[in-house]
Amino acid sequence: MAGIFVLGWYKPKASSTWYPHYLFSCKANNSELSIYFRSSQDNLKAVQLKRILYPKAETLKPQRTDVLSVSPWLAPIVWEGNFNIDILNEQFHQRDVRIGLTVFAIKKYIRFLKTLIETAEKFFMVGHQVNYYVFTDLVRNVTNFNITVGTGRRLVFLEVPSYKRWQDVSMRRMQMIRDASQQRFAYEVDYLVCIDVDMRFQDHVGVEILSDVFGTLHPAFFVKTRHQFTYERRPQSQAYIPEDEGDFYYAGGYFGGKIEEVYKLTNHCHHAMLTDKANNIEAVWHDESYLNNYFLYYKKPTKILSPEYLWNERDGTAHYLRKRRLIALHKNPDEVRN
Ligand SMILES: CC(=O)N[C@H]1[C@@H](OP(=O)(O)OP(=O)(O)OC[C@H]2O[C@@H](n3ccc(=O)[nH]c3=O)[C@H](O)[C@@H]2O)O[C@H](CO)[C@H](O)[C@@H]1O
Ligand SMILES: [Mn+2]
Repeated sequence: MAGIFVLGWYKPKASSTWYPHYLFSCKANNSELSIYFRSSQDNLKAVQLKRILYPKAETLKPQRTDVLSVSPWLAPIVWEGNFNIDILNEQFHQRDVRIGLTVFAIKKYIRFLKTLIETAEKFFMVGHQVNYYVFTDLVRNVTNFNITVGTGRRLVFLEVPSYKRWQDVSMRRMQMIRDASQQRFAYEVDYLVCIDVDMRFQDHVGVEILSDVFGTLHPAFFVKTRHQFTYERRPQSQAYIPEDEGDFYYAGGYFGGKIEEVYKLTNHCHHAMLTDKANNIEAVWHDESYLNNYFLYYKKPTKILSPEYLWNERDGTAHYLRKRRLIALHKNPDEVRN
């Protein structure tokens, strides 16, 4: 049975009205699960935006003519020039939106954590409520780190098990994000942004990325053909995509959305991996392959982040990139994974 029940009431900071907390019950993995989600207050009451002055959009003069700005299913592709951050900030502030950023710092990857958080403090969701969720096997080590975060921002360490193979560490993120979404994130934040830890922010990343469910164009594949995409090509795998299908090649290290959507995504990918494991097969690019299958066949992203949001340290720049916001650091994989 599935249903929605009013469970309690809450009052947003900027409001004198109380809104219901709904209890959603949904089926996952053939067992009944109940998850709490904060209802969206603007579904219940019209809220006037403050006066903002900005140049009018010109119907016949698109801001960007050099890049694709919308997918065939009408999901925006986020590029600098296509959005006005003041309008978006006002909309998200009205909703008092809370954002969670998840990263995993397991074993040697702990070395990447400080830079990631310190640069996020400068560029990630500045002016909004942010919880950093750091999943780590070494809680005692990281709590010694001298990282301070600004007002309205919290650093939360979650102790999780480690796995021997780096592929399992990477893939099990799906299971751990799923579990924490149900147990914790649904109560504490409205949106999740899930990224790799071996990264550095170096320019604005704000609420323009938020949507029901979003994915990111992989920096190595956004100009490639379907044939060149490194999707899983073995039909035996749950991640299989044949050569004549595929929209984009999405990066495993940058996705997110509303908690319930991230729950569905991570739950699906985790089960697909378990099925493959039982059949002695592992998708070629691990969690990234299952994510690509999910975005193609189960839920196409409602927003897509351009490679501005994920660029490789060694790739220089390109004329269509007006900003390089998040950089995947160059690393010696053999050294850091062993
Ligand atoms: C930027 C991007 O799209 N990266 C994806 C890419 O490779 P990457 O080479 O970027 O994968 P990676 O080595 O960064 O591992 C993924 C993440 O798992 C965590 N980790 C991994 C090993 C470990 O010992 N400790 C630890 O904490 C850590 O958060 C790391 O960032 O492909 C992987 C699957 O093959 C994942 O889909 C990554 O998300
Ligand atoms: Mn990485």
